[in-house]
Amino acid sequence: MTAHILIIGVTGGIASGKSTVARAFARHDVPWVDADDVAREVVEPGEPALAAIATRYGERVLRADGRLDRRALRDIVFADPAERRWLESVTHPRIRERLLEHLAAFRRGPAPYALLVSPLLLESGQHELVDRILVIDVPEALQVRRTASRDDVDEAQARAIVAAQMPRATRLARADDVLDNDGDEAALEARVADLDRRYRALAGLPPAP
Ligand SMILES: CC(C)(COP(=O)(O)OP(=O)(O)OC[C@H]1O[C@@H](n2cnc3c(N)ncnc32)[C@H](O)[C@@H]1O)[C@@H](O)C(=O)NCCC(=O)NCCS
Ligand SMILES: Nc1ncnc2c1ncn2[C@@H]1O[C@H](COP(=O)(O)OP(=O)(O)OP(=O)(O)O)[C@@H](O)[C@H]1O
Repeated sequence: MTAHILIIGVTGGIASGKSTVARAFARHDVPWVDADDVAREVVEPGEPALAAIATRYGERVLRADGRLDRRALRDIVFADPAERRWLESVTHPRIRERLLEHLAAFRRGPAPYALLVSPLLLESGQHELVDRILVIDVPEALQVRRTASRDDVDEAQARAIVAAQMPRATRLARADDVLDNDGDEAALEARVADLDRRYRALAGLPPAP
């Protein structure tokens, strides 16, 4: 019999703070898998998805060492929704397969709950794999500012990426829980501690000391 474990899907737009939130949960010993990390694995050299991408776009998306030139591919797919959908059709089935493997490993482990962190949890059907949805919410202007200051992305491309994702209000309407991340990191930590207590209670365990 597979043990029951609560799986929390953590989502939010680009630079909303998902990875920062996941690291805060990890300090409460909560295991997590990040779909962005898995998305990188499925385009490693030797993977069929990388071969398909190279066949479609040619040398311009490969670096001299044969690895994917992520920036070149980013410029293509966020300028053209049809190309983005093609890329998703190649990568998402493989990402989902590997996420399922991670969730199975969490079920074999001791934790009362675990996180599946994904920017496209709701857009890509990954929400079917989780029990609850936690949305990390920030105003759009802050999202664009954090994206442009963190990544090698200008403000126009940051806006294009936000536009390729679910509108904020639609995402919020699907949430079971919302973490407002418009404060500082100490505020984020306090909200994560509250949610950790709630999720442990929901998983049927006493709160951690
Ligand atoms: C286009 C790629 C090569 C750009 O790589 P890059 O290193 O610049 O960005 P990175 O992968 O770190 O993604 C940064 C953020 O962009 C946003 N994003 C990525 N892919 C998508 C997409 N298909 N639709 C909307 N937003 C996306 C997410 O918020 C993500 O957190 C890469 O994002 C990719 O392969 N995307 C397709 C796979 C995918 O959908 N990944 C999302 C997780 S399921
Ligand atoms: N509460 C906060 N106060 C200040 N900066 C923050 C806060 N939360 C996140 N940040 C910063 O905002 C940026 C985006 O955060 P993070 O990388 O956690 O977002 P993300 O949702 O995982 O992004 P993506 O999915 O796009 O990779 C980072 O530079 C992070 O340090």
